[in-house]
Amino acid sequence: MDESTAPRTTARLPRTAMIGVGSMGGAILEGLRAPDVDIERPITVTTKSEASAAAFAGASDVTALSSERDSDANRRAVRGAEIVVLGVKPWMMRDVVREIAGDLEPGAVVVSVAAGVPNSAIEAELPAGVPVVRAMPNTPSTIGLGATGIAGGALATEEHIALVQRMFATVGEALIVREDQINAVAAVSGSGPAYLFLYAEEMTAAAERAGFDEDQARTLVKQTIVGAAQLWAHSDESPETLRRNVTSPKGTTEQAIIELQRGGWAELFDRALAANVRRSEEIERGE
Ligand SMILES: NC(=O)C1=CN([C@@H]2O[C@H](COP(=O)(O)OP(=O)(O)OC[C@H]3O[C@@H](n4cnc5c(N)ncnc54)[C@H](O)[C@@H]3O)[C@@H](O)[C@H]2O)C=CC1
Ligand SMILES: O=C(O)[C@@H]1CCC=N1
Repeated sequence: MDESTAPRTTARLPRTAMIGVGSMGGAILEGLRAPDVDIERPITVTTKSEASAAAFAGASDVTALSSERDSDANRRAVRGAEIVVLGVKPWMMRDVVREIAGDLEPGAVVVSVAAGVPNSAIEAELPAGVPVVRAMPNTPSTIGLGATGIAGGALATEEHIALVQRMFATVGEALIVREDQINAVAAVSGSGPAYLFLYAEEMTAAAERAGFDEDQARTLVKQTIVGAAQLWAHSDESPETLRRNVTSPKGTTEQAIIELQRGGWAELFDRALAANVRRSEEIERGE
């Protein structure tokens, strides 16, 4: 953990509203619902469909309102909340911000997780003085193992940023970055789980082609990925050292690594990350 990451904290997080709890908002919500997270409960969330809101029926820690059923759901949800997390698609963000602008609690901090939506675009839709913070999380937040980059807007004080960092630190690692780094955070860790799952898909398919049935292939690949990730998590060694530990000189791994490196991973990753950042920039331009 470097200096820009916050330690897990015991201070209670204030009343929070979440507008949009799909893949990402839902992952953050699940992380925040963990029994060891000290947050004002219930957390108020809004969903578009009534069916999604109904999934929270009977939960004492979450109040869910559906915008389909109640056109005032988002406005009602943010009343009284000190943190308002916006988890809708980038192209819906401005409309949602306009919708809730008049109902925000004085002093509330607005947090957007949207790719390609600058703090300034959100600030422009809000009454003067409302602080905005961007966060770029990832889906492992659902099990408290997220990685989030956080950047404050023009009106966000150190305290606002620290509060948001504290919230995301309860669901994983939370780093403060410059806003001009958020697109790169999205490219590395925001989208990163998808790259690893693609690896899992391809490795499983290759294992099946090598003669294993589906179950065997999945077990071998999943346990290898989870085991290797845990080994790294529990080790002070670099990935390079951990790789070398597997790679006996003149052994079998060495041959596979040579083949893999022929694929030009350095350039491939540069291209993938650049394409990701480019897409954030396109979203920013409304494309
Ligand atoms: N999926 C991911 O891994 C990550 C997503 N993000 C960002 O998170 C945001 C959401 O993305 P996903 O969760 O993937 O999309 P999603 O489509 O799964 O979730 C969006 C949610 O917003 C809800 N919604 C739509 N209109 C609404 C309204 N008017 N009021 C209340 N709720 C409404 C939908 O019902 C849906 O559940 C995007 O801006 C994306 O850039 C950021 C980092 C990672
Ligand atoms: O694919 C997307 O646009 C979002 C942003 C980062 C991860 N998922």
